[in-house]
Amino acid sequence: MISDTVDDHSSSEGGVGSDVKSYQTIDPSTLDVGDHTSLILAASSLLIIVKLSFPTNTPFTLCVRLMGCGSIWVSLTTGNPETKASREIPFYNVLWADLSQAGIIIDYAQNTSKNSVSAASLRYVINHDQRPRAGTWIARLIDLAYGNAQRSKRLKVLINPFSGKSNATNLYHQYAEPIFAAAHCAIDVESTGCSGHAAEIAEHIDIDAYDVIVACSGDGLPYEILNGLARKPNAAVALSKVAIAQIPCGSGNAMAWNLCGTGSVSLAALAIVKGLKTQLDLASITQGNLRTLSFLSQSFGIVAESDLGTEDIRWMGPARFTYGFLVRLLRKSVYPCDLAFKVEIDGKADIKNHYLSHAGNPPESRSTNGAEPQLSGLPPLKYGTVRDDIPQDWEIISFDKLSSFYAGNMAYMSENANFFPAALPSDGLLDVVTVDGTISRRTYLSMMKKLENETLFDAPEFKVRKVSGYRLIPRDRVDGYISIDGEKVPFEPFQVEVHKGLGTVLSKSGHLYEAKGPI
Ligand SMILES: Nc1ncnc2c1ncn2[C@@H]1O[C@H](COP(=O)(O)OP(=O)(O)OP(=O)(O)O)[C@@H](O)[C@H]1O
Repeated sequence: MISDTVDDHSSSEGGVGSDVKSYQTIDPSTLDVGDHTSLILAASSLLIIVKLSFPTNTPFTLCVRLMGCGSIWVSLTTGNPETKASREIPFYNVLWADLSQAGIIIDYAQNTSKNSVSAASLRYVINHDQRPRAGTWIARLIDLAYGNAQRSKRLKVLINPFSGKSNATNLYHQYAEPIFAAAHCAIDVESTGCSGHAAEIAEHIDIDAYDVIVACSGDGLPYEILNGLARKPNAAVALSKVAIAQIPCGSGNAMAWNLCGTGSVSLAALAIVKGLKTQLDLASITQGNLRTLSFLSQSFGIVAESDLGTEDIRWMGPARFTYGFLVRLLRKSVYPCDLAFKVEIDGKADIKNHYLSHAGNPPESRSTNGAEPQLSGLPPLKYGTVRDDIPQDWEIISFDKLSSFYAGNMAYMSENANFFPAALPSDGLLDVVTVDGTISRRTYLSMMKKLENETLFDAPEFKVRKVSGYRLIPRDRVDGYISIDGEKVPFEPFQVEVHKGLGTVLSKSGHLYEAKGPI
């Protein structure tokens, strides 16, 4: 029987009892463990084949008791004298593998539902004759599990205990940390004590001691971390060396949706473990005498008002945004302003072509121009600040009846809101959308529907430009809302300049967001 499977800290993973398919194997692909089990490195997954011998050809179901804990049910339907049960673990889910005196241990992220994984492990006795091969086989498994992703990342984890429903601490410890630990990450956890604390930690962090700063929060903490790193004397080096990642624990978790394709804590933890270092454009915002960095978006008009102007009805949850939006729509509110753009790509066909050519290319590697500078702050501003004259070659448009101005560096602005499908992590451009306030309410509502269906990009009322810089000057109002990455900033003119690939994040693809493109 298969008692040589000494321990399995899991319930059944998809594939137990299923027919054995034919797999293209990779050499040296197979490791025999015990008398009856083979571990096979298949094309994209680890395949576990258990061979069972039975005297009769009667179909039946067998409960296999595993030493240590648990058992698995194996349905044997063929009734052949020798039957095989297979189990398949995608390499993406494999976290680690080790050889010990007792045998081989494989740690993996077991699918517990469509939206969650939990750390589990498999243990097998290694046959004496297989021991010399086992080390090489394990090294091969880890290579396949990680590909180009860095292994054993050193994580500085920052938890905002008041994020979202104030349960970020529990969410992290229950669903993320076990995945990080099983993947042999080095973990250093700290909770933020007040607003601004994460920026302070990032400003003083030793950039040689950590690979990633992980924010267990909404999008507010990554924004603080980014601006903390930007205050370092060697800001450019820090921003390229240390990646910023998010475990989604807040009310808005756009970073995780864009880079990990999920709002699930455990799946985001797995995506961070397997994440590829990815360059991210960052935008300098100058307003008054201040210069800050933005990674996500800037908004003015109905979107900013519906978000920041509804803080008093936070109890409504995400519905507060829709409520705020509809109230302003009924009032037919408009937001006059002057805009100046450095337009790089205009027209939807050209924007789509630009997206497709980037999507088809492999990830770019960061150019270091020879020796890496050890002390270089933020890059100089080639377009100057909001206090300088508008550059000569910028297009200036005066909007008397603007409804919405929205500039996006990422595709999703929140779950299911793929507002900027053509956004790319490091094309050096922001996608800027303007919507005129003279369109009918019915058209506006149909645009909301199109946002849900991911067809908004092609709506004629949805004007899109790709720009490398712009200035926005609010008009005819003394007060209102301007949002930078979801944070309220003064109701004053501001100028934006994109820095190509200045920041670093972890993504699944290495060069694209986890959103449907503008096709
Ligand atoms: N200990 C703390 N006490 C109070 N505020 C904090 C603390 N730690 C961080 N903050 C602040 O909370 C703000 C929101 O944080 P977070 O990123 O977790 O988003 P959130 O709670 O989900 O809210 P939202 O996504 O709606 O912005 C941040 O701007 C940060 O400055």
